[in-house]
Amino acid sequence: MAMVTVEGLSKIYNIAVKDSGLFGTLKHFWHRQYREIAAVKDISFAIASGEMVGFLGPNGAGKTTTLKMLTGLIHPSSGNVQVAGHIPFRRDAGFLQKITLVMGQKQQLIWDLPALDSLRMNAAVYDIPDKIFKHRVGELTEMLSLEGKLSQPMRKLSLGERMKAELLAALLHQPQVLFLDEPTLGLDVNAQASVREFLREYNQRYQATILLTSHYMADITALCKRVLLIHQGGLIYDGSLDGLHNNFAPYREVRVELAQPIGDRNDLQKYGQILNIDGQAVCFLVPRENLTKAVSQILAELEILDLSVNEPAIEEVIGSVFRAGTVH
Ligand SMILES: Nc1ncnc2c1ncn2[C@@H]1O[C@H](COP(=O)(O)OP(=O)(O)OP(=O)(O)O)[C@@H](O)[C@H]1O
Repeated sequence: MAMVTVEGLSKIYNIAVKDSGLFGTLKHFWHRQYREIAAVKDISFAIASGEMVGFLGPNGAGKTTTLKMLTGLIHPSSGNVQVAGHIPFRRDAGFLQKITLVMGQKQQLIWDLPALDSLRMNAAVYDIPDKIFKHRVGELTEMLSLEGKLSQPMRKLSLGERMKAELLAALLHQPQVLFLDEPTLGLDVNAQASVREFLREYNQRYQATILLTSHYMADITALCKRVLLIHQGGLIYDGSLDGLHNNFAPYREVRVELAQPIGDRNDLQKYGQILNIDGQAVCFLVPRENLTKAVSQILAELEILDLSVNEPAIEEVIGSVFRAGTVH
C-alpha cells in the first residue's frame, strides 16, 4: 500500500524584483514586478508503507520545498499529493497525528526549559493520555540513550543530545510517516551514527514510513535501499542505491603512486580525469571501456611504485549524475 503518493507535483515561487536605489524603491512601491522560480517541476513518485527512502539533491534542488508540500506547510502550484490517505495542505487534525517533520536546522524544544516540560506541552497538543505519554517517553528515552537528560535544560545538552531530544519530541504522537530534513546536520561522527541507528530501529519496530534528506552519504547508504534524486526541481532518478551505482558509474578510479615528484599536471591528463593529487599519488577517473588501455599506458610510460583500481564511492557517482543534470 502506498503511504505517500505524488503526481505531477510542481511549485513556483513568485519573487518580487526591485531595482536598487531610491528610484527603484519608489518604482517597486507603485509598480511591483515579479520573477518566477520553478522550485519543483512536475515530479511523481510513490512510497510504500514502512519504506525508508533517501531524498538527495544538491543545494537549492527543491528537497525542502517538496517536504513542505508533503507536510502541508505550503500549497503546491499544481499536481496531487496524498500522505497517509490525506491531502496535506488541508492540514486536518487526523493528518497531523499521522506525520512528523524534523528539520535538522530548526528546533521546537524550548532552550531554557528541560525537554520534559516541552514534551508535556506536546502531549497536551496531541491529546496523549498521561499513561501513554509516560510509556512512550520511557521507551524512546531508552532507544535514544537519553536517560537522565530530559530533566536538564536543553541549553545544557550537547548538540547530539539536543537532536535526539528533538527526535523524541517529534515522535511522541507516534506518527506513521516521518519526513526528516537533515536530521544529522552538524553532528559529530558518533552522534550521527547513533541517530542513524535509532532511525533504523524505529523503522523496524513501528514499520514507520520515512523520507530522509541528508548531505551525509553515510546516512543514506546505511538506511535507504531506495533513493530519489532531484536536480533543478526535476526528479532525475528513482530507484535502488545499488542500481545507481551499477548503472551510472561507468568509471573506475585508478590510483597511481609515482616514483618521482609530479612535474606538469597537464602531462597526466591524457590518462583520465584527475580527481586529486596528494604528494606523488594521483587519482584518475577513467571510463570503464578505456580502463585496460589507460592502465597499460600508465605502466608503459610512467615510473610507478603502486597502482590500484577501485569503484568510485557512491558520493562520486551521485556527484557526476548531478553534474550531468540528467540520467539516461
Ligand atoms: N520561500 C521561498 N521563496 C522563494 N524562493 C524559494 C523559497 N524557498 C525556496 N526557494 C527557492 O527554491 C529553490 C529550491 O529550494 P529548496 O530550499 O527547496 O532546495 P533544497 O534542495 O532544500 O536545498 P538545500 O539542500 O540547500 O536546503 C531554490 O532556488 C530556492 O532559492
